[in-house]
Amino acid sequence: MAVGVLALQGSFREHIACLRKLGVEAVEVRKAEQLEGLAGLIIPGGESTTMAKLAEHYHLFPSLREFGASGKPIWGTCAGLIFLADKAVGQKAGGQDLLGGLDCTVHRNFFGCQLNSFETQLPVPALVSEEGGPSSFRAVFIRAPAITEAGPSVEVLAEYTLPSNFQTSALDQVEGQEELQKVIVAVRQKNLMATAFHPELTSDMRWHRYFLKMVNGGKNLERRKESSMMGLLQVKDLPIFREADHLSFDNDFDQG
Ligand SMILES: NC(=O)CC[C@H](N)C(=O)O
Repeated sequence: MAVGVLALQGSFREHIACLRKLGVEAVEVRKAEQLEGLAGLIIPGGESTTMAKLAEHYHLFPSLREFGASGKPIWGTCAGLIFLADKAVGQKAGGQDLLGGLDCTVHRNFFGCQLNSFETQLPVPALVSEEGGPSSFRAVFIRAPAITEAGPSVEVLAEYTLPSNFQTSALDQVEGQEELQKVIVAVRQKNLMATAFHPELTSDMRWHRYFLKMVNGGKNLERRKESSMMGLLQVKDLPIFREADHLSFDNDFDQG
């Protein structure tokens, strides 16, 4: 079973490293013909306007749409989430082409600019019910989007509660902004899955396992011992930002 990662721009190497760590054949996808024979596809984070321009340049949109329409699983992280949304707001002048398919509205830079990037312990009950493990996931949000509206066929997998002092110019574009207390940051709709944060930058592999289960027809992958070679490339939890009470962070590193 081979899984592709769209490798035009952004954090595709990190996703490839995660897949290989889980013993899965991972393929960098830059051309339409490289989609052939793949069982699933990850669209990584990066910068969605640039990624869309490159996808346009390499005539990838028709084949990517066909891949999704055939029912094969696609997981978009961050910029990849924007790619999969039916509607995006906060786009650059001239807009950008979207793959679409996810019945939701995403705000491209909901949390603000690069400096407003953050990490948080995100409660992930839906993930825990499938994959077990700790009740929260260390989620890295980098100039992240958020889903502000989702249709009835979209399953919400995780939500982020906005801090009471939360401010962003993005709120001006959100209907009902006064009442907005939380935003959706992980979803699934049939064969499409999306996360607003970057699970490929932390050592907790549960989102990758969840996606691989979708690719594998709902069955858990055989639990192989995670490749020791990948220890060399293993991405540790990145302490981009930690609250003062998390300063003894050595404890929650994956010791494996
Ligand atoms: N980390 C990310 O992928 C950021 C996405 C970015 N907000 C965009 O518009 O593409």
